[in-house]
Amino acid sequence: MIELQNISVEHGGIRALNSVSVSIAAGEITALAGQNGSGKSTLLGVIAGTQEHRGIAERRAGARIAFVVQRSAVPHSLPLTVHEVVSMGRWAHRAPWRPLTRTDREIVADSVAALGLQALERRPLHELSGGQRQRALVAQGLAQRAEILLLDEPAAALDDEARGLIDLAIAREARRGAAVVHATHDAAVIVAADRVIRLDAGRLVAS
Ligand SMILES: Nc1ncnc2c1ncn2[C@@H]1O[C@H](COP(=O)(O)OP(=O)(O)OP(=O)(O)O)[C@@H](O)[C@H]1O
Repeated sequence: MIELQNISVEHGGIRALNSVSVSIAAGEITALAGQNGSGKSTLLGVIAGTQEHRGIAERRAGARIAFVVQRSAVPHSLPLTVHEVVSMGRWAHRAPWRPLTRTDREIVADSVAALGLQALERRPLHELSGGQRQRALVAQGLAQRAEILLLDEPAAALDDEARGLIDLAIAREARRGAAVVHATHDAAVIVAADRVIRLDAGRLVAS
């Protein structure tokens, strides 16, 4: 699904990625591991197409990407409800200004339920706790039903129940055929993954 060859990235003189080559399969959970600053977020950005880089990054033609960023990357004060945030996940499937179809609404409801957010669905994001907001962002990622699902430490600071819901939802995405790339520090998630990519100071150490 994803093919990276000799990817290098510099952030203002700092080598964040150093000649990383890796291929990532559909239908699998790939854990992206490594210490703080090892280059995980940068690699997700390269795959998502938002990070300038040297080298070749290719993905299967037509594959859509859903990118669940860390909640710190999203303004807390967005005047949107949980329902609206998750519904935004369907926008890529709609022509401009078309209302959501019944299927879209079912997928939104399914994604809200997958993260246990039913009771919070009509609440504005800025009234939620950090962990609840993070769950809403993951639900938005699920609602996209993308071929590639990228997650940047989605379970950081979440309670055990929410972590469990995320793990189940991600496993379901992989069974559906998506290539899931999950940046995480959680040893249990790394052990359970189909594949582990480990970065150390921008270099690939195992894959
Ligand atoms: N916008 C930026 N400007 C300058 N340097 C950056 C920028 N973003 C990242 N870096 C540097 O690039 C390196 C890789 O950072 P990256 O965020 O990819 O690491 P990470 O593995 O995701 O870390 P964490 O586990 O803390 O999320 C680090 O040395 C970091 O300081």
